[in-house]
Amino acid sequence: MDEQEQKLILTSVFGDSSSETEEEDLCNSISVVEKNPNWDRVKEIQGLWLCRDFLSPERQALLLSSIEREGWFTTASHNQAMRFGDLPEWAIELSSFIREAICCSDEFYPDSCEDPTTYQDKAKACPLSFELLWREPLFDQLIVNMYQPGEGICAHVDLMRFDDGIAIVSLESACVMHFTRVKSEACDCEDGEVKEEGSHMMMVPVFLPPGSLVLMSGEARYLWKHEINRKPGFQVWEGHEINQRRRTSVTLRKLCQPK
Ligand SMILES: O=C(O)CCC(=O)C(=O)O
Ligand SMILES: [Fe+2]
Repeated sequence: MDEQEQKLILTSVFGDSSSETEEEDLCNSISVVEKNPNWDRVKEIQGLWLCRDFLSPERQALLLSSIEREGWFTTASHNQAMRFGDLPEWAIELSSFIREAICCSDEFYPDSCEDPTTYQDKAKACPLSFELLWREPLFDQLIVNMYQPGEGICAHVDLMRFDDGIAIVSLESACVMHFTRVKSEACDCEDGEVKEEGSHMMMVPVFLPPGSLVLMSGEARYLWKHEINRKPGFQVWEGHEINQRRRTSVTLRKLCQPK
């Protein structure tokens, strides 16, 4: 993307900035596409991908101010907002960044000069299938959650009314999201550990730093529950308890087409 295009995108999302310098600063900070973001496949779970450096700190701050400007969270009792259909401009922009972060990664979309076999091999390992990535719109449902320290979300599989291919962008506090495989005979035990008859069920912790993007499709979306338990003792990463602050997340999904 050249500088002119970057400026156009910024102007369309954030309006005209007051000074040239401010605009230049923003242009320099919009580097999602150029930096060739790093994608990690969570090897234990088919269809689960993490892009840790999806949004730069500047872009995280801009996204948070766009959310705050919506005025959804004015009282302490309001900690979740949902939108269906026409999404706010900043959420549409975020959706296109998600597309770009995949398409502009050399890992998944090789140069056209490469032979078709290489292309197919790489496409197979892509964070979203071609079909999901290019559906229109990519997302038409939005949830913004604002969690105070100690608050999280219990283990669940997202409702079947939503299509495959779900994105979660994390802002502010880092957290650990735990994934457990759905098994009909599994019981959710009180100590927070999910066990299967006779054996310990696998729980996969995934660290979500601010600015990261999680993509779930296929097994990750349908066969694994995800949860964020921010009660004391559960948010431990590399032996250290994470210092909890407010955490904001943006979840983007697509409603299934009525049959
Ligand atoms: O807040 C998050 O990171 C996850 C939200 C979520 O899983 C949901 O709203 O279904
Ligand atoms: Fe969810």
